[in-house]
Amino acid sequence: MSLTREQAAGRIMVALDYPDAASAEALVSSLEGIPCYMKVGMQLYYAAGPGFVKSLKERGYKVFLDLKMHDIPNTVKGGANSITKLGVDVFNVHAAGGVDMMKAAMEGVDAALAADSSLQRPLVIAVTQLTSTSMKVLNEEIGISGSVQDAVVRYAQLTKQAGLGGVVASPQEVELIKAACGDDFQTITPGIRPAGADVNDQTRIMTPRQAIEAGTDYMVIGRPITAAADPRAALQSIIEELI
Ligand SMILES: O=c1ccn([C@@H]2O[C@H](COP(=O)(O)O)[C@@H](O)[C@H]2O)c(=O)[nH]1
Repeated sequence: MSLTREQAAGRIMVALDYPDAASAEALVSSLEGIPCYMKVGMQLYYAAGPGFVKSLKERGYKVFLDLKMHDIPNTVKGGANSITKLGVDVFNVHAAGGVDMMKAAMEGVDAALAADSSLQRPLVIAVTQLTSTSMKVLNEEIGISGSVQDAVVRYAQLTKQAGLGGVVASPQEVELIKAACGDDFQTITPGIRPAGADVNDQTRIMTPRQAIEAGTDYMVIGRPITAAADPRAALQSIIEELI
């Protein structure tokens, strides 16, 4: 796999896990000119709201809104409808909500697009098993038997059946997901840790290079960049690892 610097940057989604818009803004400014995705998750969205998402879009960023919706189908349909109106590029639901819930998300998207033809169609993806979940937790706490890989592939197949475009999983599962759901089915993978980096609360990890070689489409990276003394240098070093 050989990527240009720009292609490598475009495969990275920087997780803006910050408590307020000012802190996130400082990180975004420090990365100016690098064409990576920006990922807005619960912490920042609940604090800064849709205005921050719109400001990223106005500045030309591709945005992954990572709110992991998991509710009854009617509520998820409404949520997906509102998110589509924000103009984000990617958003997600939990595959554990089931096929009807995931189909409802797609209905919410379709209704927004039917009402406003200027909107873009977002990529809708589903979370399989969180990358912090180990086999021990899956089996002994959550009570799902079998391997994490089996659970992830099953969720991925349900996600495809519901008509979504891909899943969130660990890079360790990308090859199995692609084998089960096809090469075009997108894999968005957190659990990325450069060699020697703090693992934090992640359990199913790979280095950026290993993830790209495993075939991941996009890698989500937070603390290895945001907690670095020089976030721009940390991101550039990851990009160098990928080219
Ligand atoms: O299974 C999942 C789903 C989402 N995430 C999110 O990705 C980033 C990872 O941040 P790091 O600091 O690189 O660990 C974070 O926003 C999570 O909410 C995930 O880690 N695993």
